[in-house]
Amino acid sequence: MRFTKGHGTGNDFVVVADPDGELELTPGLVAALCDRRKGIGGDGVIRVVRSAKHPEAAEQAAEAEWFMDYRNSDGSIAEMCGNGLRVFVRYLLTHGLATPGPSGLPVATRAGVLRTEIGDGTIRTRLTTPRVYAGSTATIGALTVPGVAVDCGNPHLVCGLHDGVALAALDLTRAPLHDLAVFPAGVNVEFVEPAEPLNGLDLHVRMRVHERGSGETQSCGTGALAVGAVALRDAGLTTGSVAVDVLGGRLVVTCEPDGSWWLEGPAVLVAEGDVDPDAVL
Ligand SMILES: N[C@@H](CCC[C@H](N)C(=O)O)C(=O)O
Repeated sequence: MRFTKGHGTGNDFVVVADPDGELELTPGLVAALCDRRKGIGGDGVIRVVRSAKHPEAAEQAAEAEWFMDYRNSDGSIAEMCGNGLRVFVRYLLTHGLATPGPSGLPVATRAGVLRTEIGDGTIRTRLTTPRVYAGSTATIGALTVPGVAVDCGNPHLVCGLHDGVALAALDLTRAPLHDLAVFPAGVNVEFVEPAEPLNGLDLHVRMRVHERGSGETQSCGTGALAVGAVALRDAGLTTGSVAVDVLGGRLVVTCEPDGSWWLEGPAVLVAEGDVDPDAVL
């Protein structure tokens, strides 16, 4: 099986091309590919499939030729991956599988067809409008942090840190406990603290994330979107740009005057090779 390894701000993926939707991508195979000692290693697997050839995307085929089939490293299916979307586009461009049109390159996802624009080194993606909908909490050991639930196509809980609790001190080796009534399908949990002002950007924050199905990762694009939405709301802004620093770099979330939400960041392909599925399983 041919694979490509790529990342966006350290959120890393094993990319597998399956244009005709013939690959049996079982949860076991995904977990084995993502295993950092016995497999290739990654926070998730991205399968590149023609929309017309995937039962979940056939209706999107007229709008977007390619479907991003995203899986977390534990083998579970996720609706969306913001960093993965940029890596997906980088893969299509590098392998000559798509050419951007005047309005960019549309990609089919489980969260709908999403627009992407290619810049110099970075890729800008128009994501689902984040919906801030409920208060909730996350608990790490004896620490319970209030937060707010945000739907970005996938579920998020954004927790602002106060009372002298430092972001760097959090132990995210295990999943923070969350309210199952609010998040019956699990949740990605972001912890946030303010950062020093930056020229040209309205707000600047730092975040760490524990991802559903993958554990703590260096970055989460939809998590940054959720964090940006809450930061703008809390600042009383309806439009603007938020720099979100993650362990693996910086993402920029923007809400434009027309109400569209954008995420910009790097997307890098670092290696290609062949893997024997029987050997990793
Ligand atoms: N890292 C991704 C999100 C991947 C899916 C997530 N773990 C979930 O289960 O919802 C991103 O960059 O958005």
